[in-house]
Amino acid sequence: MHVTNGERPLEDGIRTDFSRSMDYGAYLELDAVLGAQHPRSTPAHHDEMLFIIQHQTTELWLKLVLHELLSARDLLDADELPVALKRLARVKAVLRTMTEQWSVLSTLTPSEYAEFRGTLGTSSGVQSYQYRAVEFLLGNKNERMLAVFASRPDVHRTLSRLLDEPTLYDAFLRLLARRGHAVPAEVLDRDVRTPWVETAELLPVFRRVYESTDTDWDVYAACEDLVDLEDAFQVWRFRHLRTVQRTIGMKTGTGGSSGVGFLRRALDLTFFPELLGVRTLIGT
Ligand code: HEM
Ligand SMILES: N[C@@H](CC(=O)c1ccccc1NC=O)C(=O)O
Repeated sequence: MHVTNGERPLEDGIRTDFSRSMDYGAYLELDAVLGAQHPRSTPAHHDEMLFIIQHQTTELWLKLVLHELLSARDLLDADELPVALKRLARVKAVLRTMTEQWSVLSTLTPSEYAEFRGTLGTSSGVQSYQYRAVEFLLGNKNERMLAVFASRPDVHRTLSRLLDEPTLYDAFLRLLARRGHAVPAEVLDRDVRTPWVETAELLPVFRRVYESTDTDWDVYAACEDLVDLEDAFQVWRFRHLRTVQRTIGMKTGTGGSSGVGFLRRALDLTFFPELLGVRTLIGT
């Protein structure tokens, strides 16, 4: 059928009666999602809507990242490496999208932000429990971060439980051991509640993986996927830092930290240090 008078005719088959069946908004619970943006500035500051939506969309993506990472870890435990890698591929794509999203927030000038920053009170991204869960799952365990959630017992319990569980890297190293790689016993028995500590004894293990790709290709591919993941995460952290720097300069944060200095120190952290360390040894 042709488009006539500039209007696309509705096809006869297009449903219009949803009195007895589910429609788009009902399936997606859009009334709840789209009813959750409430700027607090009075009179409402035009740019506060951007600030809220930027955070909410990031939290939605973090929900998916967590869903995929938990599944990837469990798949590693079940020796389903190819499916686990499929999960990680999706996480990488989401992280890239989250990173590009900073360019939207970069349209917020320091003057605009200063006009409604006061309405944020003591709230801060440091209180993002989904972000903390992702950090824990990737190995940046830090029991002291739980203190921030003392007034949210449900969140505190969930994060404390996650702190007790093995990380994605723990699960990967256990899989390597089951496949006959010489992962040291101290690594397999480590206290998973503590942050990962760089372990030089793992370097020869990874060196073998990187130098004999013909025997264990999927393990080699998994190592590179973990490095990609770490890269993608660091780039997100870096864009956050730069956005904060251009928006509030050296002001202290609403969460009580030094601000830029606190965020910069996160860039020194690495989830999988041996996967970076092994690169120095390749071909030597
Ligand atoms: C104008 C925009 C933003 C500014 C000025 C800003 C500023 C800050 C500052 C100063 C901190 C340090 C903690 C504190 O004392 O408050 C922080 C932490 C954090 N922010 Fe933002 N932020 C912005 C946007 C965002 C967005 C869009 C997200 C996405 C959810 C986010 C997530 C986080 C997270 C997860 C932390 C904790 C980081 C860590 O523990 O290493 N921030 N932010
Ligand atoms: N920490 C920020 C405030 C902030 O960014 C924020 C406040 C409320 C909800 C989310 C936030 N985003 C990230 O920290 C600041 O010091 O301006």
